[in-house]
Amino acid sequence: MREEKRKIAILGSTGSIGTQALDVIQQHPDRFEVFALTANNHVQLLVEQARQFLPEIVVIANEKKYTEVKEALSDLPIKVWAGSDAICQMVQSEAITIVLVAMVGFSGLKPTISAIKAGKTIALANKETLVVAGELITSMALAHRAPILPVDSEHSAIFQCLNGEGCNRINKIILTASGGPFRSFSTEELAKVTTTQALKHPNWKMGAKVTIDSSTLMNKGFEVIEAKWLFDVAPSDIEVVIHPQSIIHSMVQFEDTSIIAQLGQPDMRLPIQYALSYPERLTLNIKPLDFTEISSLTFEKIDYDKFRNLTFAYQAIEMGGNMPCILNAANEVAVASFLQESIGFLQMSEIIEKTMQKSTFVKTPDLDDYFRTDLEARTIASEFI
Ligand SMILES: NC(=O)C1=CN([C@@H]2O[C@H](COP(=O)(O)OP(=O)(O)OC[C@H]3O[C@@H](n4cnc5c(N)ncnc54)[C@H](OP(=O)(O)O)[C@@H]3O)[C@@H](O)[C@H]2O)C=CC1
Ligand SMILES: CC(=O)[C@@H](O)[C@H](O)COP(=O)(O)O
Ligand SMILES: [Mn+2]
Repeated sequence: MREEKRKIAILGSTGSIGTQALDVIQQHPDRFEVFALTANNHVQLLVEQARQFLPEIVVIANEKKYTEVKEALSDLPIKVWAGSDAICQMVQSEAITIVLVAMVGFSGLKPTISAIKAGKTIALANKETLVVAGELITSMALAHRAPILPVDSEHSAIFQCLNGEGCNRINKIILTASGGPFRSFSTEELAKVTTTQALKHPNWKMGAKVTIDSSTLMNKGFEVIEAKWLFDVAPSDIEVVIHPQSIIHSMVQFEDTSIIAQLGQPDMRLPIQYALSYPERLTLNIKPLDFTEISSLTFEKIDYDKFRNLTFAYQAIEMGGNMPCILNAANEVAVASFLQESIGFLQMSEIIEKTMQKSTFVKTPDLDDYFRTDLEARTIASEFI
């Protein structure tokens, strides 16, 4: 018997992941329906999406925009809520099958916890949630039987490589990195790069924050931490390799040295759809890879001296406790400042390094500690701007 349509709540529907998720849902109206949409500021797009997909609930996080959204949807039977607490309340709705967390940054933490407490299946794009509180999130997910399905392309790849491998032991995870737009730049050249240059990712079209993270390789550092928590692998068994074409999305090497890789076009609709349809695979209108058209798949070593953020991420996860939360908060402040052109490219790493040194270390943080840490680290990081 065909299962009922999956009802999806998209947190961050106006963003890069959110809009691509709606494209996937639109391609499979017999399999998915939108239960809820949320955004922070983009009222016009949120309203357009609501008119097209007719969700039960729309939540605008920025409460100042509530009246605008409410009035724009007043002719439709859609509930309009406002505020971040309303997102946390909405994700617990009985009818929801999957909560796609596609908000950016620390803002994803609270609603993810709320959805986990309600035992929802989580399709997780928001990697910062696992960076900040991976131990807490994964243990809560286990306790509440809330599966976490990766949306991040590398983690979706690893998930697919591990499918059907049961308890087979692995030697290592090989996490591929495009290297970003500056992979062949010298440190002197990096000092002069502009925000506009950093926002031009060679292979992926993504939101501003993750695009900057890719250019500094902090994105890869976050992905090492994310992989540790999702797949229970020691960071020392996660190897990052530059693969400029972003065709191999990641690989797993097993103890017999055999390597399984997942390949595909650099198009996020594929991992988004896999998380939403799992364990089934559905059709998708993406041009399949043609190996005769790919001139080469190449690999390079990471230059850790040039891209210091990746080293900081390994250090943070090695120290554990609240250090990855400090790393994330400092990075959010640094990236926002770089986007505003208040600081240069290399200053981002300096701010993160100093904030990690100056913030209060907590070995076994609870949820309140993470909120305290986030606030303290942001304050400290801001002093270095
Ligand atoms: N884009 C990609 O291809 C990939 C993204 N990811 C991860 O997925 C997440 C989303 O990325 P991406 O889609 O690029 O980001 P975008 O910046 O494009 O979108 C972010 C979304 O979150 C909403 N939002 C932002 N801040 C808040 C807040 N404080 N409260 C509520 N909602 C908020 C935005 O609303 P509004 O539009 O109104 O501001 C928007 O809908 C990130 O964690 C990223 O690292 C992972 C792999 C690939
Ligand atoms: C699409 C996706 O998953 C991004 O996180 C991607 O990984 C960015 O590419 P790089 O960080 O490898 O440049
Ligand atoms: Mn990724």
